[in-house]
Amino acid sequence: MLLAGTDSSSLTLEWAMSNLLNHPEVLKRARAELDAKFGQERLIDEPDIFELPYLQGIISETLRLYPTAPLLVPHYTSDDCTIGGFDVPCDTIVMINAWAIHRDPTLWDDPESFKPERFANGGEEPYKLMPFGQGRRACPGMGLAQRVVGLTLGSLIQCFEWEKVSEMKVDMSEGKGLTMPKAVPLEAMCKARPIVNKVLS
Ligand code: HEM
Repeated sequence: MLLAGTDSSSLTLEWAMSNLLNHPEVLKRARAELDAKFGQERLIDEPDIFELPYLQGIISETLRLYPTAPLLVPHYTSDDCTIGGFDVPCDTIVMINAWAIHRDPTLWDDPESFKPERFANGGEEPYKLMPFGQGRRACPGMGLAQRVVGLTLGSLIQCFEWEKVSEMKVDMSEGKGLTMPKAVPLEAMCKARPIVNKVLS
């Protein structure tokens, strides 16, 4: 449970921050959403993240392009069944390539681009996005993960200005692992925003 819950959430945060550094206009818009809703008077808290649709879009778009369990986990058919037109006999191991489904050009418009706004106003059918799997064996930690990632990412944006360490784009290559890490760990620079002094004084 600890293994399933820690790496997946922390890697999702690392992918999300990397995306934000490569797309400063998205970072700016996320900060503007936070400042408009909650100002620089108090830190955001867990219930607040559900009032931040653009931040939620950033997390969904990160999980679409960089699902930390790209092949979900192996499933096993308990009966003969048909999946996508293919007859699959009982007792077969079935792998689901969520990574490929999330980048399928027949399902997504401009699939390789990072566009959090695609999720605005219920903009995408929920069945296409499956970073937590689907159905009875879907991730039981989904609600917790959404809160942990949302609150942490929101707090990082609310409290700090973020910059890349060089002019070059953050390397988005995927590494090997049980959960999908970045090949090159993220390095970034940050500067405290006024709210940090306020809440610490
Ligand atoms: C961003 C964070 C996370 C992602 C992307 C993620 C993704 C997944 C995926 C894809 C599965 C397999 C679903 C399937 O079989 O189709 C899974 C299973 C599981 N996850 Fe997560 N997970 C995350 C966070 C968590 C957290 C925070 C916990 C618990 C504290 C957790 C606990 C579990 C457990 C126990 C299973 C196995 C469920 C079963 O086999 O019935 N996960 N997760």
